[in-house]
Amino acid sequence: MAREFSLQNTRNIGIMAHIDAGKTTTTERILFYTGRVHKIGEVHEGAATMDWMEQEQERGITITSAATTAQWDGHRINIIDTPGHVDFTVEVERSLRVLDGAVGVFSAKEGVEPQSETVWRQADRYGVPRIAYVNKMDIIGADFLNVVRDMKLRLNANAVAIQLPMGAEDVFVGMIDLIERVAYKYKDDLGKDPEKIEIPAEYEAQVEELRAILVEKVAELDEELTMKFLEGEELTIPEIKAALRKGVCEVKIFPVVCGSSYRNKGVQPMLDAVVNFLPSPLDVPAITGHLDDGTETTRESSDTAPFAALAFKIMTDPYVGRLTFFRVYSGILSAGSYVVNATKGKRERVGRILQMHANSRQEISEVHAGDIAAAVGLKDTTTGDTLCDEKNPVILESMNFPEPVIQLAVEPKTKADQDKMGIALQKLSEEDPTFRAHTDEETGQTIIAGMGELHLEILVDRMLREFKVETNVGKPQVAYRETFRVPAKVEGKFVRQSGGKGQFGHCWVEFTPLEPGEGFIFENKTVGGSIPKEFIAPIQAGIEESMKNGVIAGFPLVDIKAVVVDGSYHDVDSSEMAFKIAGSLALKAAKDKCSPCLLEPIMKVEVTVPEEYMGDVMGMMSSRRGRIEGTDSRFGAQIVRAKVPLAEMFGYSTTLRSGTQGRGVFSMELSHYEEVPKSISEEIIAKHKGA
Ligand SMILES: Nc1nc2c(ncn2[C@@H]2O[C@H](COP(=O)(O)OP(=O)(O)OP(=O)(O)O)[C@@H](O)[C@H]2O)c(=O)[nH]1
Repeated sequence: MAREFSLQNTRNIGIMAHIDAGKTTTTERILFYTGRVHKIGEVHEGAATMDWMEQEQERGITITSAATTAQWDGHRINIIDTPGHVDFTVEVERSLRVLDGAVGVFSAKEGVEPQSETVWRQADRYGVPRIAYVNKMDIIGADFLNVVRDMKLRLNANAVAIQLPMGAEDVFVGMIDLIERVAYKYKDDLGKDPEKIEIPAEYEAQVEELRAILVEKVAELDEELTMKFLEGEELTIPEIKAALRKGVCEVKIFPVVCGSSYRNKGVQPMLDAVVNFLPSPLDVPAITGHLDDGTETTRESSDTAPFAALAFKIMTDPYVGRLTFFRVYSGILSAGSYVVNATKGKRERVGRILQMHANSRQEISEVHAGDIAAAVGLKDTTTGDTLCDEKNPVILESMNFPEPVIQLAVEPKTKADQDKMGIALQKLSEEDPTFRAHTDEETGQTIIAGMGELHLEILVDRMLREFKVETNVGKPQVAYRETFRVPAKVEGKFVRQSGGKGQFGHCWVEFTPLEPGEGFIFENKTVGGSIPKEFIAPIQAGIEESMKNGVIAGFPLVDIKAVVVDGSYHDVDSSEMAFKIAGSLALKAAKDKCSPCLLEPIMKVEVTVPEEYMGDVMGMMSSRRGRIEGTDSRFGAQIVRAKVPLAEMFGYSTTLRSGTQGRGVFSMELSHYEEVPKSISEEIIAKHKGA
């Protein structure tokens, strides 16, 4: 089957925004104008097409990325809806990983809000080319050029206006294309195409002024154009467009457009900008990966190269079962064929391939390089895995998932719920790598862990709705960690030599603290066969298993190095199991020698409040063990930036709301882990032991 759209005419884009900037409304309008949806769904009526999960409609926020396909001006645009809440930052990250470009949506009034900054920085990290769409031009206080300025100031972004709005607030009627020098005027709010008119006289001077800035910025992107510009020659429209496109693809410049999605204005010109300036899969660097033997390699974006794709999302669909969303980087995949999951070393059969539209799906027989689709039938594939041609295996560069910071105990209401809960937890954690579930060794409770209160609340809700599991939920608690402070050499010895076959495992292990975030390193430095080779891996397994439950309060132990330096064995009685227990005993013995301590997540918090509440907010922060890092003022509001332990942030939204008459907002994300102060740590240990 031939490609429907060439690689050049393919765009994989994300729509990223701060919560409430209008991402869902904008995506809705895109789907409407690209002909996929015939009735515009309104977010506030709870009928938005992208927000198809029940509780998303109720909450009015977009939780899960849904990939959807649209067509515009002879191009295929695959859109990944990314969530705006920081609790779902992993959704943002995984989407950014598979996209070639993005549209950053900003509110014309609020400009760059704390969370738009977070997503923008994530996109910076992944080198994602972007255009910016300044939405809500119809609301009171809308100021397009102010947002462009804000982007430069707060995001340090080389932002450039390529449009100028005509009017603002309730007299916002359209926009002027600064490159083409043409205006788009909308007759009403009803979703019709705009009329192309000449620039109204009152805008002419400002258009020329802004166009001069644009041309200068574009000229800077290209040596030849710089010369031409300096010699006073006029740059042609095709020259400007080509240089701007190149600059965007190289993440050097960010064109800014405007509109009001809600009032059906500006979406078509924004789609033109997507097609004109955002990269096709051919315009971004080829994806890197490595072969079986570890050699680095790249996969070019082409149908004729061997098949390679990255699974970026697993979803359980009530009708078709397990859906694996994947982005094809190279080659072609046909329905019914076999692929290898190179990450897991497993062969998988691709049953059906589906292309997702906002409210329907289409079965397709094959999917080509540069495209996004969903597969039915993959059993072992999870998020981040590489799927590839059996004869040409490769592991593509994957993504990083943050560790959970918050946890709570869940208890099934009835015996029947108990069995279903196990299945539900397994499925949910397969879908979401930042969601974990485990059983606490000491209390026997089931503990679920995730990225924030809202994250866990939604997962508990999904257990009920999708899996019909009723649970009692404990209070959210901080997911502490444990680590060692000093190095020590300890002994782990397991001997059973009374009656029957004996057991003998014995090792000396040197434990050393590592830097935060370094995880776990294991080495074998035994000499002269003091421990036979086959017993080394079991020692490691024993240590790692015990690390999961820590040594002081049942929290996972992290950032340590374990080196096996010596030990002994018994010709008959030694077994893998005995050495595994010896490893675990060594770790337990380290408790007395390595000075273990508790680590707590410290959050980066930003609170925005009207001036008069500044003092109260600073006070609240200090009483919560917070460190104020700075303050700013923006759009007449004050912003307080602080680092605060997560443990002190529970219930903060309520406190802030009541303390500021509902006028304060805050955002937070993980900054780092830090040692818990002694007095508090003693309390936590005592509480946990007593539980
Ligand atoms: N006046 C006005 N309101 C808008 C516009 N765009 C969106 N809204 C409203 O702003 C609110 C938030 O819009 P959404 O589209 O849900 O925003 P979002 O960024 O997708 O939010 P999340 O899905 O929660 O992350 C809704 O009530 C919209 O109706 C606009 O252009 N003008």
